[in-house]
Amino acid sequence: MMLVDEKARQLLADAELIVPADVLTSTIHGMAQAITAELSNQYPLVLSVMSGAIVFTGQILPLLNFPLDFDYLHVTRYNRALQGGSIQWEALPRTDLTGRVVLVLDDVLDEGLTLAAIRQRLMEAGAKAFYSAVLVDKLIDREKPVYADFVGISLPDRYIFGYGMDVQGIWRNLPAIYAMKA
Ligand SMILES: O=P(O)(O)OC[C@H]1O[C@H](OP(=O)(O)OP(=O)(O)O)[C@H](O)[C@@H]1O
Ligand code: HPA
Repeated sequence: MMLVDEKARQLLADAELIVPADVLTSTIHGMAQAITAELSNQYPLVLSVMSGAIVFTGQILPLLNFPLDFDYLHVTRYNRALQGGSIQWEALPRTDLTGRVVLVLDDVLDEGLTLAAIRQRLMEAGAKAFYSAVLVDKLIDREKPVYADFVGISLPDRYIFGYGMDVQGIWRNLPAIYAMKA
């Protein structure tokens, strides 16, 4: 345990702060306004993608002041790795999706494979319309299979962590976004 603790502190000490907490707060306020303008009369089902979206979800939900339902789904393809693997479904929403307008909240849109798989699964389950909001869109040099309707910040293609995102399973609890030293 001591080794993990020391390694975690060293990872953070070696990282670069790239999005401070106050910038994240104002970014999320802007996203909430855009989402409200588009979806406030659609009684959407808001779905949080566990685990990375937990902080983003907790911050944006109280800013969406209109009727909505909330549930979550859990999918992962990175586990503790820095590179994505195949998609693993851990939990589907329990709410009936038939005829619903869904808004999926995720922390980061990287290669887009996760969000594409989520969209396909939710549309197959009967959703009427699919919207997505991602706090971070990574600027990668390839086309993505899906783009988000609401994007907070675009960031360069570096491994990031904090604000819900992990590095080797740790540091989801940081109040800002850090990048591993290049
Ligand atoms: O666009 P992609 O390249 O598919 O990557 C994006 C996905 O990766 C992360 O999840 P991860 O698999 O790390 O699971 P976690 O949220 O539990 O950390 C993140 O939360 C997104 O869901
Ligand atoms: O840069 C990242 N950080 C954490 N989780 C991720 N999932 C996809 N990309 C990332």
